[in-house]
Amino acid sequence: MLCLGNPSCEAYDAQIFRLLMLIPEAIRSSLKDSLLFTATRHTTELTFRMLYSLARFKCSLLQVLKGASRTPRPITVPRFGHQTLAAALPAVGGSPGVRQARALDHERLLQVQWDDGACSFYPFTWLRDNCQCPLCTLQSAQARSILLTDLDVHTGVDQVRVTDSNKVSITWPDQHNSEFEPDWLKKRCFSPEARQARQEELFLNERDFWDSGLQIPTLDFKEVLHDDKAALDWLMTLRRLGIVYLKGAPVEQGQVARLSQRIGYLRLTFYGHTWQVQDKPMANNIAYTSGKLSLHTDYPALHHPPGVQFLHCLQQAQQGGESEVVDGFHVAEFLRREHPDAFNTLTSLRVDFTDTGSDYCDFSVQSKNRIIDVDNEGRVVRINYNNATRDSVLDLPLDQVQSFYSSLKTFVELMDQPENVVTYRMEPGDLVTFDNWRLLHGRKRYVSHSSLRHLEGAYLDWDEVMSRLRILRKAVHGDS
Ligand SMILES: C[N+](C)(C)CCCC(=O)O
Ligand SMILES: O=C(O)CCC(=O)C(=O)O
Repeated sequence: MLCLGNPSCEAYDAQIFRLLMLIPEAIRSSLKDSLLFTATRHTTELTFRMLYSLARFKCSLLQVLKGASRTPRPITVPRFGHQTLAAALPAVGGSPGVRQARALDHERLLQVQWDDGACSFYPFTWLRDNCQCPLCTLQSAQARSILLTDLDVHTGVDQVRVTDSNKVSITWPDQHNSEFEPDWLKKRCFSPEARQARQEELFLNERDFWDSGLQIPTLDFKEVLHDDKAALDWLMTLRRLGIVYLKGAPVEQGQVARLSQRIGYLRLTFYGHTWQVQDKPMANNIAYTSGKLSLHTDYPALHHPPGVQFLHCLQQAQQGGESEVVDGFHVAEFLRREHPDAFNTLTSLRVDFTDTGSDYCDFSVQSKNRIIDVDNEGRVVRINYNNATRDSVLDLPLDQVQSFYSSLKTFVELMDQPENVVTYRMEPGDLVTFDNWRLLHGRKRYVSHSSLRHLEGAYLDWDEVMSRLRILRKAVHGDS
Protein backbone atom coordinates (compact mmCIF):
# COMPACT_ATOMS: atom_id res chain seq x y z
CA MET A 1 0.00 0.00 0.00
CA LEU A 2 2.27 2.78 1.17
CA CYS A 3 5.53 1.12 0.37
CA LEU A 4 5.04 0.78 -3.33
CA GLY A 5 4.97 -2.96 -3.39
CA ASN A 6 7.83 -3.82 -1.06
CA PRO A 7 6.40 -6.84 0.77
CA SER A 8 8.64 -6.45 3.82
CA CYS A 9 6.94 -3.15 4.46
CA GLU A 10 3.40 -4.43 4.53
CA ALA A 11 3.32 -4.97 8.26
CA TYR A 12 4.63 -1.46 8.75
CA ASP A 13 2.00 -0.10 6.41
CA ALA A 14 -0.72 -1.74 8.44
CA GLN A 15 0.65 -0.18 11.61
CA ILE A 16 0.93 3.21 9.95
CA PHE A 17 -2.63 2.96 8.80
CA ARG A 18 -3.79 2.26 12.35
CA LEU A 19 -1.68 5.10 13.69
CA LEU A 20 -3.14 7.44 11.13
CA MET A 21 -6.58 6.54 12.36
CA LEU A 22 -5.65 8.02 15.73
CA ILE A 23 -4.80 11.41 14.39
CA PRO A 24 -7.39 14.10 13.75
CA GLU A 25 -8.57 14.22 10.14
CA ALA A 26 -6.97 17.57 9.28
CA ILE A 27 -3.47 16.47 10.26
CA ARG A 28 -4.03 13.04 8.83
CA SER A 29 -4.80 14.09 5.28
CA SER A 30 -1.69 16.24 5.00
CA LEU A 31 0.46 13.45 6.41
CA LYS A 32 -0.97 10.84 4.08
CA ASP A 33 0.35 12.62 1.01
CA SER A 34 3.90 12.51 2.20
CA LEU A 35 3.52 8.93 3.33
CA LEU A 36 2.59 7.78 -0.14
CA PHE A 37 6.19 8.22 -1.11
CA THR A 38 7.61 6.25 1.75
CA ALA A 39 9.63 3.68 -0.10
CA THR A 40 12.10 2.09 2.23
CA ARG A 41 11.89 0.28 5.48
CA HIS A 42 14.20 2.88 7.03
CA THR A 43 12.07 5.82 6.11
CA THR A 44 9.01 3.88 7.14
CA GLU A 45 10.52 3.53 10.59
CA LEU A 46 11.18 7.25 10.71
CA THR A 47 7.61 7.86 9.70
CA PHE A 48 6.56 5.58 12.49
CA ARG A 49 8.41 7.65 15.00
CA MET A 50 6.80 10.81 13.72
CA LEU A 51 3.36 9.24 13.97
CA TYR A 52 4.22 7.87 17.34
CA SER A 53 4.74 11.40 18.66
CA LEU A 54 1.50 12.56 17.12
CA ALA A 55 -0.41 9.62 18.48
CA ARG A 56 0.56 10.17 22.10
CA PHE A 57 -2.94 11.02 23.14
CA LYS A 58 -4.17 9.91 26.49
CA CYS A 59 -6.89 7.27 26.46
CA SER A 60 -9.57 9.77 27.24
CA LEU A 61 -8.93 11.55 23.97
CA LEU A 62 -8.94 8.25 22.15
CA GLN A 63 -12.27 7.46 23.66
CA VAL A 64 -13.69 10.79 22.52
CA LEU A 65 -12.44 10.13 19.01
CA LYS A 66 -13.78 6.61 19.02
CA GLY A 67 -17.05 7.62 20.57
CA ALA A 68 -17.61 10.11 17.76
CA SER A 69 -17.58 7.35 15.25
CA ARG A 70 -20.45 4.88 15.01
CA THR A 71 -18.71 2.28 12.94
CA PRO A 72 -16.17 0.13 14.72
CA ARG A 73 -12.72 1.11 13.57
CA PRO A 74 -9.34 -0.45 14.01
CA ILE A 75 -8.21 0.07 17.51
CA THR A 76 -4.94 1.04 18.51
CA VAL A 77 -1.76 0.12 18.46
CA PRO A 78 -0.31 -1.67 21.38
CA ARG A 79 3.05 -0.88 19.94
CA PHE A 80 3.16 2.86 20.34
CA GLY A 81 1.36 5.77 21.78
CA HIS A 82 -0.91 5.24 24.68
CA GLN A 83 1.20 2.94 26.72
CA THR A 84 3.65 4.77 28.87
CA LEU A 85 6.64 3.85 30.92
CA ALA A 86 4.77 5.09 33.95
CA ALA A 87 2.19 2.46 33.22
CA ALA A 88 4.87 -0.15 33.67
CA LEU A 89 6.12 0.91 37.04
CA PRO A 90 4.36 -0.19 40.20
CA ALA A 91 2.45 2.69 41.77
CA VAL A 92 4.33 4.44 44.54
CA GLY A 93 2.85 3.84 47.97
CA GLY A 94 1.10 0.74 46.74
CA SER A 95 -1.98 2.58 45.48
CA PRO A 96 -3.71 0.26 43.04
CA GLY A 97 -4.53 2.49 40.16
CA VAL A 98 -6.93 0.79 37.71
CA ARG A 99 -9.44 3.38 36.52
CA GLN A 100 -11.10 1.25 33.90
CA ALA A 101 -10.67 -2.10 32.16
CA ARG A 102 -12.41 -3.21 29.03
CA ALA A 103 -12.23 -5.81 26.32
CA LEU A 104 -11.35 -4.83 22.77
CA ASP A 105 -12.96 -7.93 21.28
CA HIS A 106 -11.94 -7.34 17.72
CA GLU A 107 -8.24 -7.05 18.61
CA ARG A 108 -8.53 -9.65 21.39
CA LEU A 109 -6.90 -7.20 23.79
CA LEU A 110 -7.69 -6.10 27.31
CA GLN A 111 -7.30 -2.34 27.64
CA VAL A 112 -6.47 -1.12 31.13
CA GLN A 113 -6.66 2.55 31.85
CA TRP A 114 -4.60 3.61 34.86
CA ASP A 115 -5.38 6.34 37.35
CA ASP A 116 -2.90 8.70 35.71
CA GLY A 117 -4.67 8.36 32.36
CA ALA A 118 -2.08 6.10 30.76
CA CYS A 119 -3.14 2.81 29.20
CA SER A 120 -1.75 -0.67 28.84
CA PHE A 121 -2.90 -3.42 26.52
CA TYR A 122 -2.78 -7.17 27.19
CA PRO A 123 -3.59 -9.96 24.71
CA PHE A 124 -6.45 -12.21 25.86
CA THR A 125 -4.40 -15.34 25.12
CA TRP A 126 -1.54 -14.12 27.29
CA LEU A 127 -3.94 -13.30 30.12
CA ARG A 128 -5.56 -16.72 29.97
CA ASP A 129 -2.12 -18.37 29.82
CA ASN A 130 -1.05 -16.46 32.91
CA CYS A 131 -4.13 -16.91 35.06
CA GLN A 132 -2.88 -16.77 38.65
CA CYS A 133 -5.56 -18.96 40.21
CA PRO A 134 -4.57 -22.14 42.10
CA LEU A 135 -5.86 -24.31 39.24
CA CYS A 136 -3.63 -22.65 36.67
CA THR A 137 -0.58 -21.83 38.84
CA LEU A 138 1.32 -23.99 41.32
CA GLN A 139 1.60 -21.26 43.90
CA SER A 140 4.28 -22.95 46.02
CA ALA A 141 6.61 -22.90 42.98
CA GLN A 142 5.24 -19.74 41.37
CA ALA A 143 5.11 -21.82 38.21
CA ARG A 144 2.49 -22.32 35.50
CA SER A 145 0.56 -25.54 35.83
CA ILE A 146 -1.93 -24.97 33.03
CA LEU A 147 -0.91 -27.00 29.98
CA LEU A 148 -0.49 -25.51 26.54
CA THR A 149 -2.70 -28.36 25.31
CA ASP A 150 -5.53 -26.78 27.29
CA LEU A 151 -4.90 -23.24 26.15
CA ASP A 152 -7.13 -21.81 23.42
CA VAL A 153 -4.69 -19.44 21.72
CA HIS A 154 -7.60 -17.64 20.08
CA THR A 155 -9.69 -17.19 23.18
CA GLY A 156 -12.23 -14.41 23.57
CA VAL A 157 -13.59 -13.14 26.88
CA ASP A 158 -17.08 -13.27 28.31
CA GLN A 159 -16.86 -10.44 30.80
CA VAL A 160 -14.35 -7.92 32.16
CA ARG A 161 -14.82 -5.88 35.34
CA VAL A 162 -12.84 -4.11 38.02
CA THR A 163 -13.50 -5.60 41.47
CA ASP A 164 -14.07 -3.69 44.70
CA SER A 165 -10.44 -4.37 45.64
CA ASN A 166 -9.35 -2.86 42.31
CA LYS A 167 -8.37 -6.13 40.64
CA VAL A 168 -9.13 -6.82 37.00
CA SER A 169 -11.49 -9.76 36.82
CA ILE A 170 -12.00 -11.70 33.60
CA THR A 171 -14.60 -14.36 32.99
CA TRP A 172 -13.62 -16.59 30.09
CA PRO A 173 -16.08 -18.24 27.67
CA ASP A 174 -15.91 -21.52 29.66
CA GLN A 175 -16.79 -19.47 32.80
CA HIS A 176 -13.32 -19.91 34.31
CA ASN A 177 -12.46 -16.75 36.23
CA SER A 178 -9.10 -14.97 36.48
CA GLU A 179 -8.20 -12.04 38.71
CA PHE A 180 -5.16 -9.85 38.15
CA GLU A 181 -3.57 -7.44 40.63
CA PRO A 182 -2.90 -3.97 39.20
CA ASP A 183 0.81 -4.02 40.12
CA TRP A 184 1.20 -7.46 38.55
CA LEU A 185 -0.30 -6.14 35.32
CA LYS A 186 1.68 -2.90 35.35
CA LYS A 187 4.92 -4.83 35.64
CA ARG A 188 4.04 -6.79 32.54
CA CYS A 189 2.90 -3.89 30.32
CA PHE A 190 3.77 -4.61 26.67
CA SER A 191 4.82 -1.10 25.62
CA PRO A 192 8.36 -0.94 24.20
CA GLU A 193 9.43 1.45 26.96
CA ALA A 194 8.02 -0.72 29.72
CA ARG A 195 9.54 -3.87 28.22
CA GLN A 196 12.93 -2.23 27.97
CA ALA A 197 12.79 -0.93 31.54
CA ARG A 198 11.76 -4.37 32.80
CA GLN A 199 14.54 -6.14 30.90
CA GLU A 200 17.14 -3.72 32.28
CA GLU A 201 15.83 -4.30 35.79
CA LEU A 202 16.05 -8.08 35.32
CA PHE A 203 19.40 -8.33 33.53
CA LEU A 204 21.30 -5.10 34.29
CA ASN A 205 22.93 -5.00 30.88
CA GLU A 206 23.96 -1.35 31.08
CA ARG A 207 27.69 -1.09 31.61
CA ASP A 208 30.17 1.67 32.42
CA PHE A 209 33.23 1.38 30.21
CA TRP A 210 36.67 2.33 31.47
CA ASP A 211 40.33 2.69 30.56
CA SER A 212 43.60 3.00 32.46
CA GLY A 213 42.10 5.82 34.56
CA LEU A 214 39.92 3.35 36.48
CA GLN A 215 40.30 3.33 40.25
CA ILE A 216 39.32 -0.26 40.97
CA PRO A 217 36.46 -0.16 43.52
CA THR A 218 37.55 -1.82 46.75
CA LEU A 219 35.42 -3.31 49.52
CA ASP A 220 36.11 -5.18 52.74
CA PHE A 221 36.02 -8.98 52.33
CA LYS A 222 34.36 -9.63 55.71
CA GLU A 223 31.74 -6.94 55.19
CA VAL A 224 30.77 -8.48 51.88
CA LEU A 225 30.42 -11.84 53.63
CA HIS A 226 28.30 -10.57 56.49
CA ASP A 227 26.46 -7.46 55.33
CA ASP A 228 23.76 -7.56 52.65
CA LYS A 229 24.23 -3.94 51.67
CA ALA A 230 27.96 -4.47 51.11
CA ALA A 231 27.27 -7.69 49.19
CA LEU A 232 24.76 -5.89 46.96
CA ASP A 233 27.20 -3.07 46.38
CA TRP A 234 29.82 -5.68 45.43
CA LEU A 235 27.64 -7.47 42.89
CA MET A 236 26.08 -4.34 41.38
CA THR A 237 29.55 -2.91 40.79
CA LEU A 238 30.85 -6.21 39.48
CA ARG A 239 28.03 -6.17 36.92
CA ARG A 240 28.33 -2.52 35.87
CA LEU A 241 32.11 -2.08 35.93
CA GLY A 242 33.29 -5.68 35.66
CA ILE A 243 35.78 -5.65 38.52
CA VAL A 244 35.75 -5.28 42.31
CA TYR A 245 38.70 -5.69 44.66
CA LEU A 246 38.17 -7.15 48.14
CA LYS A 247 40.70 -6.59 50.91
CA GLY A 248 41.18 -8.26 54.27
CA ALA A 249 40.57 -11.91 53.39
CA PRO A 250 42.31 -14.38 55.72
CA VAL A 251 45.62 -15.51 54.23
CA GLU A 252 44.71 -19.18 53.94
CA GLN A 253 43.18 -21.40 51.29
CA GLY A 254 39.40 -21.79 51.13
CA GLN A 255 38.42 -18.11 50.89
CA VAL A 256 37.30 -18.18 47.25
CA ALA A 257 35.04 -21.15 48.07
CA ARG A 258 33.69 -19.26 51.08
CA LEU A 259 32.96 -16.24 48.94
CA SER A 260 31.25 -18.36 46.30
CA GLN A 261 28.92 -19.71 49.02
CA ARG A 262 27.83 -16.12 49.63
CA ILE A 263 26.37 -16.34 46.12
CA GLY A 264 25.37 -19.99 45.73
CA TYR A 265 27.88 -22.40 44.36
CA LEU A 266 31.01 -22.27 42.25
CA ARG A 267 31.59 -23.59 38.76
CA LEU A 268 33.49 -26.85 38.65
CA THR A 269 35.89 -27.24 35.73
CA PHE A 270 38.60 -29.72 34.78
CA TYR A 271 40.99 -27.64 36.91
CA GLY A 272 38.96 -28.47 40.03
CA HIS A 273 36.45 -26.72 42.31
CA THR A 274 39.16 -24.20 43.13
CA TRP A 275 42.64 -24.13 41.65
CA GLN A 276 46.12 -23.09 42.73
CA VAL A 277 48.02 -20.66 40.49
CA GLN A 278 51.65 -21.53 41.21
CA ASP A 279 54.81 -22.26 39.26
CA LYS A 280 54.45 -26.04 38.93
CA PRO A 281 56.72 -28.64 37.36
CA MET A 282 55.18 -30.21 34.25
CA ALA A 283 52.52 -27.47 34.30
CA ASN A 284 49.27 -28.53 32.59
CA ASN A 285 48.44 -24.88 31.89
CA ILE A 286 50.51 -21.84 31.02
CA ALA A 287 49.10 -20.05 34.09
CA TYR A 288 50.99 -22.56 36.26
CA THR A 289 54.43 -21.23 35.23
CA SER A 290 56.31 -18.08 36.22
CA GLY A 291 56.05 -16.67 32.67
CA LYS A 292 54.20 -13.60 31.50
CA LEU A 293 50.51 -14.12 30.77
CA SER A 294 49.36 -11.82 27.99
CA LEU A 295 45.86 -10.38 28.27
CA HIS A 296 43.32 -13.19 28.02
CA THR A 297 39.93 -14.39 29.14
CA ASP A 298 39.87 -17.74 30.94
CA TYR A 299 38.70 -20.91 29.31
CA PRO A 300 37.59 -20.02 25.78
CA ALA A 301 38.22 -23.73 25.16
CA LEU A 302 34.74 -24.20 26.68
CA HIS A 303 31.68 -23.22 24.67
CA HIS A 304 30.30 -21.66 27.83
CA PRO A 305 33.31 -20.06 29.52
CA PRO A 306 32.97 -19.17 33.22
CA GLY A 307 31.25 -15.81 33.70
CA VAL A 308 33.00 -14.63 36.83
CA GLN A 309 36.46 -15.27 38.26
CA PHE A 310 37.87 -14.91 41.78
CA LEU A 311 41.62 -14.77 42.48
CA HIS A 312 42.88 -14.65 46.07
CA CYS A 313 46.51 -13.82 46.78
CA LEU A 314 48.12 -16.02 49.41
CA GLN A 315 51.69 -15.16 48.56
CA GLN A 316 53.19 -12.66 46.12
CA ALA A 317 56.53 -12.95 44.29
CA GLN A 318 59.39 -10.77 45.47
CA GLN A 319 59.95 -9.60 41.93
CA GLY A 320 57.33 -9.30 39.20
CA GLY A 321 53.90 -10.93 39.17
CA GLU A 322 51.89 -7.68 38.87
CA SER A 323 48.38 -8.03 37.48
CA GLU A 324 46.89 -6.28 34.44
CA VAL A 325 43.28 -5.83 33.38
CA VAL A 326 41.54 -4.29 30.38
CA ASP A 327 37.87 -3.58 29.68
CA GLY A 328 37.29 -5.85 26.67
CA PHE A 329 33.89 -4.28 25.87
CA HIS A 330 35.46 -0.83 25.76
CA VAL A 331 38.25 -2.01 23.44
CA ALA A 332 35.77 -3.92 21.25
CA GLU A 333 33.65 -0.77 20.83
CA PHE A 334 36.76 1.15 19.81
CA LEU A 335 37.57 -1.59 17.31
CA ARG A 336 34.02 -1.41 15.92
CA ARG A 337 34.37 2.36 15.40
CA GLU A 338 37.93 2.59 14.12
CA HIS A 339 38.47 -0.80 12.43
CA PRO A 340 35.05 -2.00 11.31
CA ASP A 341 36.47 -4.70 9.03
CA ALA A 342 38.50 -6.23 11.85
CA PHE A 343 35.45 -6.03 14.12
CA ASN A 344 33.39 -7.76 11.48
CA THR A 345 35.95 -10.53 11.09
CA LEU A 346 36.29 -11.17 14.83
CA THR A 347 32.54 -11.20 15.37
CA SER A 348 31.88 -13.60 12.52
CA LEU A 349 34.70 -16.16 12.20
CA ARG A 350 34.69 -19.01 14.68
CA VAL A 351 38.10 -19.93 16.03
CA ASP A 352 39.13 -23.34 17.38
CA PHE A 353 40.39 -23.60 20.95
CA THR A 354 41.85 -26.69 22.58
CA ASP A 355 42.82 -27.85 26.07
CA THR A 356 44.08 -31.33 26.83
CA GLY A 357 45.69 -32.78 29.94
CA SER A 358 44.83 -34.07 33.36
CA ASP A 359 43.88 -32.30 36.59
CA TYR A 360 40.51 -32.89 38.32
CA CYS A 361 40.42 -35.77 35.86
CA ASP A 362 41.82 -36.19 32.37
CA PHE A 363 40.39 -33.92 29.69
CA SER A 364 40.40 -33.26 25.96
CA VAL A 365 38.41 -30.10 25.36
CA GLN A 366 37.68 -28.49 21.97
CA SER A 367 35.58 -25.44 21.18
CA LYS A 368 34.78 -23.05 18.37
CA ASN A 369 34.23 -19.51 19.59
CA ARG A 370 34.12 -16.08 18.02
CA ILE A 371 36.76 -13.81 19.53
CA ILE A 372 34.03 -11.17 20.04
CA ASP A 373 30.46 -12.35 20.62
CA VAL A 374 27.60 -9.98 19.87
CA ASP A 375 23.89 -10.47 20.56
CA ASN A 376 21.00 -10.09 18.10
CA GLU A 377 21.04 -6.32 18.55
CA GLY A 378 24.77 -6.16 17.82
CA ARG A 379 25.81 -5.47 21.43
CA VAL A 380 29.11 -6.99 22.49
CA VAL A 381 28.32 -9.63 25.12
CA ARG A 382 31.46 -11.75 25.51
CA ILE A 383 35.16 -11.81 24.64
CA ASN A 384 36.69 -15.27 24.06
CA TYR A 385 40.43 -15.07 23.78
CA ASN A 386 43.36 -16.91 25.29
CA ASN A 387 46.34 -17.06 22.96
CA ALA A 388 47.73 -20.12 24.78
CA THR A 389 44.72 -22.32 24.05
CA ARG A 390 43.93 -21.03 20.55
CA ASP A 391 44.21 -24.24 18.51
CA SER A 392 46.74 -24.81 15.73
CA VAL A 393 43.78 -26.35 13.92
CA LEU A 394 42.32 -23.33 12.16
CA ASP A 395 39.12 -24.23 10.40
CA LEU A 396 39.05 -21.40 7.85
CA PRO A 397 39.22 -21.27 4.06
CA LEU A 398 42.76 -20.42 2.94
CA ASP A 399 41.79 -16.98 1.73
CA GLN A 400 40.44 -15.93 5.15
CA VAL A 401 43.50 -16.84 7.21
CA GLN A 402 45.48 -13.65 6.62
CA SER A 403 42.58 -11.33 7.38
CA PHE A 404 41.85 -13.30 10.55
CA TYR A 405 45.42 -12.80 11.80
CA SER A 406 45.47 -9.10 10.85
CA SER A 407 42.16 -8.50 12.65
CA LEU A 408 43.25 -10.34 15.79
CA LYS A 409 46.54 -8.46 15.81
CA THR A 410 44.70 -5.12 15.58
CA PHE A 411 42.45 -6.09 18.50
CA VAL A 412 45.35 -7.29 20.66
CA GLU A 413 47.42 -4.19 19.91
CA LEU A 414 44.49 -2.05 21.01
CA MET A 415 44.02 -3.92 24.28
CA ASP A 416 47.76 -3.65 24.98
CA GLN A 417 47.75 0.15 24.63
CA PRO A 418 48.86 1.68 27.96
CA GLU A 419 45.82 3.97 27.96
CA ASN A 420 43.59 0.89 28.22
CA VAL A 421 45.49 -1.15 30.83
CA VAL A 422 45.07 -0.97 34.61
CA THR A 423 48.02 -2.48 36.50
CA TYR A 424 47.95 -3.47 40.17
CA ARG A 425 49.91 -5.67 42.50
CA MET A 426 48.08 -8.16 44.67
CA GLU A 427 49.26 -8.65 48.24
CA PRO A 428 48.40 -11.53 50.57
CA GLY A 429 44.78 -11.15 51.73
CA ASP A 430 43.68 -9.35 48.55
CA LEU A 431 40.97 -10.99 46.47
CA VAL A 432 40.00 -9.74 43.03
CA THR A 433 36.59 -10.56 41.51
CA PHE A 434 35.96 -9.84 37.83
CA ASP A 435 33.69 -10.44 34.83
CA ASN A 436 35.49 -13.09 32.76
CA TRP A 437 33.12 -12.51 29.82
CA ARG A 438 34.19 -8.88 29.63
CA LEU A 439 37.65 -8.30 31.10
CA LEU A 440 40.93 -9.53 29.74
CA HIS A 441 43.50 -10.14 32.45
CA GLY A 442 47.20 -10.90 32.49
CA ARG A 443 50.23 -10.94 34.75
CA LYS A 444 53.85 -9.95 34.44
CA ARG A 445 56.47 -12.66 34.65
CA TYR A 446 57.89 -13.24 38.08
CA VAL A 447 61.06 -14.57 39.61
CA SER A 448 60.29 -17.83 41.29
CA HIS A 449 62.72 -19.12 43.82
CA SER A 450 62.81 -18.31 47.54
CA SER A 451 59.14 -17.34 48.03
CA LEU A 452 56.62 -19.30 46.06
CA ARG A 453 53.95 -17.02 44.53
CA HIS A 454 50.51 -18.47 45.20
CA LEU A 455 47.03 -17.40 44.16
CA GLU A 456 43.90 -19.48 44.70
CA GLY A 457 41.20 -19.13 42.07
CA ALA A 458 37.59 -20.13 41.45
CA TYR A 459 34.92 -19.58 38.81
CA LEU A 460 31.21 -18.83 38.99
CA ASP A 461 28.58 -18.33 36.32
CA TRP A 462 26.60 -15.17 35.75
CA ASP A 463 23.23 -16.89 36.25
CA GLU A 464 24.08 -17.69 39.86
CA VAL A 465 25.63 -14.27 40.49
CA MET A 466 22.61 -12.45 39.01
CA SER A 467 20.29 -14.65 41.05
CA ARG A 468 21.99 -13.57 44.29
CA LEU A 469 22.05 -9.97 43.11
CA ARG A 470 18.26 -9.96 42.56
CA ILE A 471 17.63 -11.50 45.98
CA LEU A 472 19.94 -9.02 47.72
CA ARG A 473 18.31 -6.11 45.87
CA LYS A 474 14.95 -7.23 47.19
CA ALA A 475 16.28 -7.71 50.72
CA VAL A 476 18.04 -4.33 50.79
CA HIS A 477 15.63 -2.14 48.82
CA GLY A 478 12.48 -4.20 49.11
CA ASP A 479 11.76 -3.90 45.39
CA SER A 480 10.48 -6.71 43.25
C1 LIG B 1 44.40 -23.03 34.74
N1 LIG B 1 43.45 -21.98 35.04
C2 LIG B 1 42.30 -22.54 35.66
C3 LIG B 1 44.09 -21.05 35.97
C4 LIG B 1 43.14 -21.15 33.88
C5 LIG B 1 42.58 -21.84 32.71
C6 LIG B 1 42.23 -20.82 31.69
C7 LIG B 1 42.52 -21.21 30.30
O1 LIG B 1 43.35 -22.09 30.09
O2 LIG B 1 41.94 -20.60 29.42
O1 LIG C 1 48.85 -15.28 38.05
C1 LIG C 1 48.07 -14.36 37.89
O2 LIG C 1 48.21 -13.25 38.42
C2 LIG C 1 46.86 -14.52 37.00
C3 LIG C 1 46.58 -15.94 36.69
C4 LIG C 1 45.67 -16.03 35.52
O3 LIG C 1 45.61 -15.19 34.67
C5 LIG C 1 44.80 -17.19 35.38
O4 LIG C 1 44.85 -18.06 36.24
O5 LIG C 1 44.05 -17.23 34.42
